[in-house]
Amino acid sequence: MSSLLQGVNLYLIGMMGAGKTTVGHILAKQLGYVFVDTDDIITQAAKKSISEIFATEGEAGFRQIESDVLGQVCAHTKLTVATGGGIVLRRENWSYLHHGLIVWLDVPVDLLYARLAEDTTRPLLQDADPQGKLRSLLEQRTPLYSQADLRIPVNAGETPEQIADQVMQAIPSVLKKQVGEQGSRGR
Ligand SMILES: Nc1ncnc2c1ncn2[C@@H]1O[C@H](COP(=O)(O)OP(=O)(O)OP(=O)(O)O)[C@@H](O)[C@H]1O
Ligand SMILES: O=C(O)C1=C[C@@H](O)[C@@H](O)[C@H](O)C1
Ligand SMILES: [Mg+2]
Repeated sequence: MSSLLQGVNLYLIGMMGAGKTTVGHILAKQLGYVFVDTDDIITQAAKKSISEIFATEGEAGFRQIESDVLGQVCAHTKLTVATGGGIVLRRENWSYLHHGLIVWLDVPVDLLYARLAEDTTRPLLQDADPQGKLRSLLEQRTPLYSQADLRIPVNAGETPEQIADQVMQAIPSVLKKQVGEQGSRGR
């Protein structure tokens, strides 16, 4: 299976709590890839938590660091990359993401909320109505997430292993499509 993507990076996108980090670790193992998480690279480099970066540099400051990190990450191969939930917001990030295969873990709001209800590490959810906030963020971002090469709908009760299997099974269909598109562009 490690030759499936021939070294091309796999980028996982989706809302906070979608399972990008959890599923990403499993996929990295199955692909024989190294796992990286842009949120972790940011916090390690800044020596601050994401909440602290938002507090001191604002969301715009965080987004700039996030783009810089993604730009550095995409220079490498054989990576499975769990991205931050808002990576899709900046146009320049898409030019980096499109170096690889982009997979959207599409998780309904009620399931995201159930997973994140006790979590205080996501600054955008420190809101009087976190479930409403999740809903409006997902609504705003759905057209952006939809630009992924592959959408994996996630339902309650599916384990991270089952979701990783769905991604692995769906990858060949996207690769075929991309080869087909190149062929038709060449004609
Ligand atoms: N399929 C699953 N079933 C049950 N719980 C899950 C599943 N996938 C992830 N989780 C749990 O949901 C929470 C969020 O998962 P995870 O941190 O992987 O999401 P994320 O997409 O990386 O979020 P963020 O963008 O905020 O980093 C974790 O507590 C994780 O254990
Ligand atoms: O959805 C978002 O905008 C975010 C998601 C997290 O992964 C972090 O990148 C940060 O909390 C912002
Ligand atoms: Mg994560």
